[in-house]
Amino acid sequence: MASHEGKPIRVALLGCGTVGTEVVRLLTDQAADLTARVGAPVQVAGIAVRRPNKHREVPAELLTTDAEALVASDDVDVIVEVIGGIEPARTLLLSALRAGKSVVTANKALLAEHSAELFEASDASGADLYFEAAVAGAIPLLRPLRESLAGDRITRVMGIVNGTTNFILSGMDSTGASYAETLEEATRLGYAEADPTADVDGFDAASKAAILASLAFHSRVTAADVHREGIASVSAADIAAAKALGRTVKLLAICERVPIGGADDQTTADDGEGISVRVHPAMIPTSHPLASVHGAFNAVFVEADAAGEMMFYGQGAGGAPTASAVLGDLVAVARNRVHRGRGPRESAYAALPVRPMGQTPTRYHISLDVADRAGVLSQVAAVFAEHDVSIAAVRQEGRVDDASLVIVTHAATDAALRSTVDKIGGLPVVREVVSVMRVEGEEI
Ligand SMILES: NC(=O)c1ccc[n+]([C@@H]2O[C@H](COP(=O)([O-])OP(=O)(O)OC[C@H]3O[C@@H](n4cnc5c(N)ncnc54)[C@H](O)[C@@H]3O)[C@@H](O)[C@H]2O)c1
Ligand SMILES: N[C@@H](CCO)C(=O)O
Ligand code: NA
Repeated sequence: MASHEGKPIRVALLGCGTVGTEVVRLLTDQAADLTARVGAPVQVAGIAVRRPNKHREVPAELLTTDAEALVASDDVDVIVEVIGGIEPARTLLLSALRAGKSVVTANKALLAEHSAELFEASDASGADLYFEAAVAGAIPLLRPLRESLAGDRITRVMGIVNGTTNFILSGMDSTGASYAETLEEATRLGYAEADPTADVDGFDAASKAAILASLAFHSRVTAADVHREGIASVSAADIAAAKALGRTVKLLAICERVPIGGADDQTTADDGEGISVRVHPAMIPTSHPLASVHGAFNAVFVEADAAGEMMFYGQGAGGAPTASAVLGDLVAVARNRVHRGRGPRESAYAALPVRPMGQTPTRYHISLDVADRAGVLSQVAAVFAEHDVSIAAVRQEGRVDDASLVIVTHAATDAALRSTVDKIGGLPVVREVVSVMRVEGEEI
């Protein structure tokens, strides 16, 4: 790679939507500071867009609809990709990396599916691949995992990594606003993905969980490996049930080391260790730090052997916060070009297996509508015992002709908990299974 001392770093921007517009604004507003920090001017060589006639606050002469030609241009050193989705982003970034051009991307969907081939291309040419904006927006999280904590052993990463769903859950919890209203507002504010089902159904959080698990555990984890449940099934009854117990509902991404073994465990690994990577709604105590993370804010806990517990908190979505992370990466790759450095490569040597959700230990909160007569509790308790699931707490509220029964379990495998709930739902004394939610963030 040629040294760039003093020579401008020429940037091709792919996509000029919510994030891209803010990237251009920051590059323009902070041009002098960026030059000083990088050691060379950072200039926009061109901006690939789909609709060139759309009104934008960017110089019209930089716009092109030919992203491929822009990427291939000899006048370009660095590619910033903020188009989103798999294609054409994948093909464009692969050809950029193969040609030795550094890449900065905010595209978690692409990284969670194709990071292996992107890293391969980056290794072949020695070009940098940075993606801080892809997870938890503005929050510096991937750099700490890839660099600052590279000497430690991370055991768990857990947090709120989707701003749109957190915004919706916060609205439902505090003002009782409807699901549809809050989703519309999140889209208007630029938090939601182009297709908001990616947020609501947990795909966006699952992509981020795959990226976090890959970095934290030095293993290749793709979105398909992640157990995923979105918030579409979270009802007002779930939120009320949580409130009644001093808890709140959050969509969590959880990546943790788990032991592998046991008679029914099909997964094998030489060192008896695997990982669990999951995204699902969960009840957490209102006293838990994650409970006070509202709106489009994200927060992620990281636990490591030597460092202990750390929490990363900040704006996880929105044009300007995301552009901040993109610019940070752009400065890093530009510095590397100027000073002939290289950022971290893929680290997947540990190759830990991902354990199926059914074998993952978790805890359930179950709320039942039951007939208020003698013996109901013992019938329900017998089903728990049958599945080897132990009960941590029971709360019963009688009414005239029926009653509500709330049960919080100790940890058991997700499969055992699921079959317990199925069997209980079939008992004649149970009128309705009102709410089933996993419980996180407390030890019992
Ligand atoms: N908005 C956020 O809060 C946020 C936060 C973190 C990461 N991201 C990620 O950043 C990326 C961009 O998100 P966004 O919110 O800016 O999306 P957006 O939909 O606002 O912008 C994407 C732009 O790319 C354009 N585009 C599509 N195909 C193109 C092509 N072939 N060539 C050129 N342009 C093309 C679209 O017309 C659109 O203007 C996505 O990967 C997203 O997941 C977004
Ligand atoms: N749609 C994403 C954008 C940030 O990655 C979210 O709501 O968190
Ligand atoms: Na980030």
